[in-house]
Amino acid sequence: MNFYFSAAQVLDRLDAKQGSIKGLIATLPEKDRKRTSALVIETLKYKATLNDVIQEAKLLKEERKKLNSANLALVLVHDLLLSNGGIQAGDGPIKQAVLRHKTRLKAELQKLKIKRGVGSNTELAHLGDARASQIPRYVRVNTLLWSMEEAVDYFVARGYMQSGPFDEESNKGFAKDEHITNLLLFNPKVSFQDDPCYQMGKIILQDKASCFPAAVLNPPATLDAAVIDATAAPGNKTSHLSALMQNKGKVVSSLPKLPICAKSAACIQLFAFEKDKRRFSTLEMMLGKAKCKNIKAVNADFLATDPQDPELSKVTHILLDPSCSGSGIVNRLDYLLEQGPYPSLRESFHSSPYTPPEQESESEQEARLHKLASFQLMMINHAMKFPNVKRIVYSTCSIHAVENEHVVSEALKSDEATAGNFKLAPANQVLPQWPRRGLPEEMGDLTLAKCVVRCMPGDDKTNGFFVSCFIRDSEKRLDDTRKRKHDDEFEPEDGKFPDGVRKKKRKKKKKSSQVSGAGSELV
Ligand SMILES: C[S@@+](CC[C@H](N)C(=O)[O-])C[C@H]1O[C@@H](n2cnc3c(N)ncnc32)[C@H](O)[C@@H]1O
Repeated sequence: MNFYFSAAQVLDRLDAKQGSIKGLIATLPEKDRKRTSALVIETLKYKATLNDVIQEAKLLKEERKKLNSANLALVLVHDLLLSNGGIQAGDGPIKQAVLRHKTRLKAELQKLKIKRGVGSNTELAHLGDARASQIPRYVRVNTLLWSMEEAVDYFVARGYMQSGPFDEESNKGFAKDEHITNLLLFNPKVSFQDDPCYQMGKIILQDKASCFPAAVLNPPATLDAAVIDATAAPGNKTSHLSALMQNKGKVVSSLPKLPICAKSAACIQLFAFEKDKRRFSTLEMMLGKAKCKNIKAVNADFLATDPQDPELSKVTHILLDPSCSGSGIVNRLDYLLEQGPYPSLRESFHSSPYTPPEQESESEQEARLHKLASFQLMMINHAMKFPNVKRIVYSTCSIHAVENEHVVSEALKSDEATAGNFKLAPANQVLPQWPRRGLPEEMGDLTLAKCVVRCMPGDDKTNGFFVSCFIRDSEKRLDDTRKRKHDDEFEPEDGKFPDGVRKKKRKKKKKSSQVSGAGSELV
């Protein structure tokens, strides 16, 4: 019976949003994990059906004294009706309580099948989002460990053929992706969990859309580039950035304000920030597995970083993939069972506290999305304060305009964008070959909407995603510098300044005298 109690407890904790299936199963003794996770997943697949059957049979109502947990009833009735061996437990009072209703439960299941017009139990299963079956199994080749050519040879030697992921004949077809280099597509049914190259970190299971941000940021593999991944865990985009930078690092002398980094005069070119302690451990594990050597992972809040910090102020590229609603993620339920060194796709976005409750009213959803949007805007504005940053990529796995086009429009209007002369990178710098762009009606401007990228779950053979890229407007910057220089040099012949200039000159003088006056105190 203990096994059923464990499975019911996992379901209770899932309902309470206390973690992912994988995470919760990992807390059980190792010997129970496989069996419990199989029962949990199977029960989830049939949850809607089992709930209907239990309710119609009035099981919980009539056995409330013996059976007071809905999830315990679910797992027991699952095994009673849908598993070949029936309930695998000794004849205790709880099992007896369920068995008393066996005939009624079976009859209700039969009625439900007739009602739904299905002949077998398996047809009652809910297999997750149907759009997920349109999404190939994407495999990013980790070029820090081998080349694309070597990877292709490896898969060919294992019986795969370059005939496309949806090869009708077999599940053995694969192809190179047309938009992202070093990305391969396989049939969605193929699993690489047990493949040695997956175990060794030579391949990374990463959705195509999630490869877009690093590809758009595209930091050069030169020592004058320094990058921040502001919201890094579990680290798929971080290891992608590291691969694009060819693991290049530069020696930094000290990082005074970052306690972890200060200890070592390390080779750092990529700073990976992650606020959450548990996710930070996953990040470290992921980066170790992928053999990324040019990264310093820091368990800290990106918003608490000082853009003027001597080391961080040199940063030229920032990737921002902050917590979002995750509304673009579509999954087949059986993905939930996958175990392995890497976290699942769903874990790529920070679930708590942003996962919607099962029943959420429209106004509750609106409030939740707006809260997320203000946080996302704050992150962009903070990134814009880094004095040498040239390129900031902002992405979400959300399909909501509130978190995408609206956040970008607000960011463009912000004081930080004005002060730093930020604008959106033109469409030809942001995956120009990708046809689906931002929503003009949400962006309020067709040209701006073309500068950002959207992915529709299923339709685009990816999960739902959004990518934008801010760059400095160098023309405007140059104009401003010229104007400042001109103002400074301008000496009117008659000694009179035109209005705007005179004010500026006087203000400037006053400011400098204030500074020099305060100088001794400051030193
Ligand atoms: C969408 S996930 C990032 C996924 C990651 N880019 C990847 O592809 O593997 C967002 C992450 O940002 C972290 N986060 C949220 N706010 C943060 C902050 N202010 N500073 C640093 N990390 C933060 C969350 O804990 C979460 O792990």
